[in-house]
Amino acid sequence: MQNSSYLHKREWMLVALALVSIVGQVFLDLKVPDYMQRITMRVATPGTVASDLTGDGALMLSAALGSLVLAVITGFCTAIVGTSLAKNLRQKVFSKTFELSSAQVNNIGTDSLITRSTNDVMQIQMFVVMGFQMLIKSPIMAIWASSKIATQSMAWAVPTAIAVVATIITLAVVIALVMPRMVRMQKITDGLNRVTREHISGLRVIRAYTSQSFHRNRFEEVNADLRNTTLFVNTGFAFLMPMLTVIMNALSLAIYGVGAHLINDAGSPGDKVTLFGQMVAFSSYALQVVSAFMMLAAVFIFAPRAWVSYTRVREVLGTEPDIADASASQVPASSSVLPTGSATAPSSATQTPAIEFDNVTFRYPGADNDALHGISFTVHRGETLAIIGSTGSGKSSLINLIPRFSDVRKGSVKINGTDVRHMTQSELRNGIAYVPQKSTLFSGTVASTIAFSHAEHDNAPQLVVSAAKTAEAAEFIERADKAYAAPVASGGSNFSGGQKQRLSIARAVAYQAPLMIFDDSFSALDYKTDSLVRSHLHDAGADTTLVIVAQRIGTVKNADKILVLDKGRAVGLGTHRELLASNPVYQEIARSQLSEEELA
Ligand SMILES: Nc1ncnc2c1ncn2[C@@H]1O[C@H](COP(=O)(O)OP(=O)(O)OP(=O)(O)O)[C@@H](O)[C@H]1O
Repeated sequence: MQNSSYLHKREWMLVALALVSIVGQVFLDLKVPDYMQRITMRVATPGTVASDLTGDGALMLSAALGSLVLAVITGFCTAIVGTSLAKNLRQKVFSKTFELSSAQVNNIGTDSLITRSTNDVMQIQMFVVMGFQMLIKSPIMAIWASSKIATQSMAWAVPTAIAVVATIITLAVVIALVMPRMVRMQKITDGLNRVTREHISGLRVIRAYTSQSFHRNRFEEVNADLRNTTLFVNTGFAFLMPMLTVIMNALSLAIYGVGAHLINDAGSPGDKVTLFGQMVAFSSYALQVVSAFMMLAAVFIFAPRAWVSYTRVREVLGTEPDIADASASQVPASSSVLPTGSATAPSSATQTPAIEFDNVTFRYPGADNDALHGISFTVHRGETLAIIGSTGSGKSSLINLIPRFSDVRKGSVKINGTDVRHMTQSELRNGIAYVPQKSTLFSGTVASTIAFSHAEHDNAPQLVVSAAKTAEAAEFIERADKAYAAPVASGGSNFSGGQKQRLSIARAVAYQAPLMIFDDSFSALDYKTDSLVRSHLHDAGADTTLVIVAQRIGTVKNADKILVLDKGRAVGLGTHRELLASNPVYQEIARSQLSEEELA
């Protein structure tokens, strides 16, 4: 992962400007005690008049004002850098989720991905905006002020060193106690998001089962856990500041105590004045050193959580996608998902199959057993393959291998003769219209839902309308007041299950791909609509290859080939008549759905 890519050139320039202005601030802050020492010595020298102090007084004021201006410039720079960094990180996490496979997304967790791109990024932003300046400033200040101290009396340096060590130990103890809880805090936030999301999306079921109190308790558990952990962390920090104030005040006391002894022991009044001036300057330097460590303490309020958040974001960005495009050397020059046939296409026996499964075995990541075992079949261009089988027999797993949502464990899946692993994912998926089992619709209008990723379709409403007609959706769309401009709520929640399926089918039709895959996408349609949609699909493109997963015999019986799956194995392949005559699994499914007459 390249950290540098999180910031653009402009932001790096602002970082550089912030660094320069921080160094300038420290320089000016440390100039103030010098002037203070000179003014003190002049005041303590007999015969000094007010006008003798004007020069140093003006310089001291200018240094303080200069430091203020530089602080404002630094704050401005860090604000821009922090917010831009947050924007870039959110963008990168969002883009990364497109690259990850479903298994990888499930592994990280949808809720965790949301927390990482919102709450975690916010923690990083807060650190950069508020903590970065202090993180850089405090060590420079501590080292610079210490070097000034080193030139003064050792008698004063000793209590300062003790104060610094005490500050470091206090910081280390608090951080050691608090850090593990900070890591937990982000994980609990993930959990809180998950439970909240589950409850809100399942409100209707919770109400129907009157299980509010069970779910309230479940929520309360996570909620209380977050409160307790946050309380522990905040209590740790609540100790930190008073402890550091005590150290700082004890140091002032020690410096003045030592100073009193030194002045007392000094011989001439002139030496006493010099020592007094040095003491004033020294206490100022020493307090700068300790306050540098206090700043560091303030940084530690943000830094550990920001660090935890950064590692969580980095974990996502650093994940290598399971499904990656083949390198150029692996891609045969001829690879293309487009049909290889021509107007004078050879017969299906000699034609390259549109889809070819060759002894395919597949296993889900982390599963103990294969979900698919040695599946082989071919489908030619323009043919319809139906896949039938009981629940959990592997139908979805099988068709998900075609657009490469998962990769085979053994064997190969070929499209027009090319292994899907040898094509780029966009090349492969541009040639496939996929209708998932669960209609996933995005907010927008009916037209934008059907046109989906193809903005150019907005200018070709006839394509949207014709896709809606093919999917038998035109009637209910046009019945609504705004027709194709009618709003679609997030998830299509303002449409019925059957309407959502038809919008989802229309979206696939508008995609105009040579291969269409329907994963049980007709299940919410009545028999008549189911049959009409399939017949329109057939009429729409003689060259289009269709793969239809279904549970109903009525949906599959007209297919050119029907693949029967049972427990992840292909137990039959043929037409409805052939399977009905000889395949026991198909016969059993048919018997459970068809009347005696239909069977005959
Ligand atoms: N993400 C997953 N991780 C692990 N195992 C899975 C996953 N998805 C499915 N399986 C398992 O793989 C097997 C086949 O599931 P699949 O979804 O392909 O069946 P299906 O025939 O499409 O079922 P249905 O008709 O109910 O949709 C099942 O045993 C299921 O438990």
